[in-house]
Amino acid sequence: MEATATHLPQHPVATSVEPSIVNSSVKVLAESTDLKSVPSEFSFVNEPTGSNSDSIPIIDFTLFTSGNPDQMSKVIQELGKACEEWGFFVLVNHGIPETLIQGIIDAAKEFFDLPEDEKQNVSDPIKYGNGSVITTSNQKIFLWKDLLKFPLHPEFHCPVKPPNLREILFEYAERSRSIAKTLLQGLSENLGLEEGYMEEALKLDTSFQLFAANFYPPCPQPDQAIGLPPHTDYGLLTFLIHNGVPGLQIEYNGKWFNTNSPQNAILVNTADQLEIFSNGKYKSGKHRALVNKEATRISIVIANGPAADAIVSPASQLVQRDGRQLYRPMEYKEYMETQHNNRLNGKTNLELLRIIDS
Ligand SMILES: O=C(O)CCC(=O)C(=O)O
Ligand SMILES: [Fe+2]
Repeated sequence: MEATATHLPQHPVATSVEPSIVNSSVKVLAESTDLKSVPSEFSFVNEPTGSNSDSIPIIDFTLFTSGNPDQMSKVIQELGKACEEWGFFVLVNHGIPETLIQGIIDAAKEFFDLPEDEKQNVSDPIKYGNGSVITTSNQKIFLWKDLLKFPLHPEFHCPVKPPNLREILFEYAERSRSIAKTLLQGLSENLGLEEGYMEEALKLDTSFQLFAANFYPPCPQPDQAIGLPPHTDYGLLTFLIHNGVPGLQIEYNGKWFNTNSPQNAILVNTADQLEIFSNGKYKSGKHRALVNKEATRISIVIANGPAADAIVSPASQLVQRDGRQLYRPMEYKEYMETQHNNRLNGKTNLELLRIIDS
């Protein structure tokens, strides 16, 4: 038996995506009626229990647009606190129609239901396949999911099938960027930064936005495989919607919590570039995705980042105020590219960039 402690945090969008192993998607593997146990390539022993909490922050997006200064300053404070303490919040009343959210989830399901050869046919930079992670003992573990991912901004990409995906995804991507922009403006104010500083430093006009759809089929032994091991995301704010099947857990004070979100909410987590930019004030929320025996889970992730060529460092004003700089700068593109390799050194990029007092 392997200890879960040997497995390192890993970002899904940094997860290598490769053509299927044994000529099979996890979906096809899971559909085989004689599958009673998890094949050894997927073996990831884990303790899937999590607690429920009433205190997971909920942010009402209408308060940003109410025009009422008191409500606005209250919600900005709540948002800042959520990012400082949990690195995670549930965004409600965000204005994206439920039909659009449901449409994206249905279209993603349609994609995963296509014949294997059609899915394999997507062309770069669209990637489809199995996700894998590498352990500190340099062992490759396959994740219990199929994965589709591609960039949405500054260049929009989309698979040809299903044909309705392009239009709804374009709209969802735009609306997500606009919501992310409002939230980031709120956080910039909460940090006490000059207006416009964050937009310019992170080059938000050409922000890099990435789409990932995760398809987690039922698993015969949910404690012997993992959808996604504990990790933090790269980027600024990750948005997640799902098909209603539970599986996402967040870590808070060293404990795992289930995320039970109201229908149509967006689950948002603070990601690495925001922790760096805020000089450690906001915490990149650690989370994991579990699998279950009964139902397929689909999650749709939008990673809202800085521009790929932005060199992300702690905001100078914060460094001056705090009297110390907690992270070294790194170009966002390099951060994304090296996230995967660095795991072999036993550290995440965020840890490698952290400046430790000597
Ligand atoms: O599917 C989930 O709930 C988690 C996905 C995730 O963490 C990610 O894609 O970064
Ligand atoms: Fe994630």
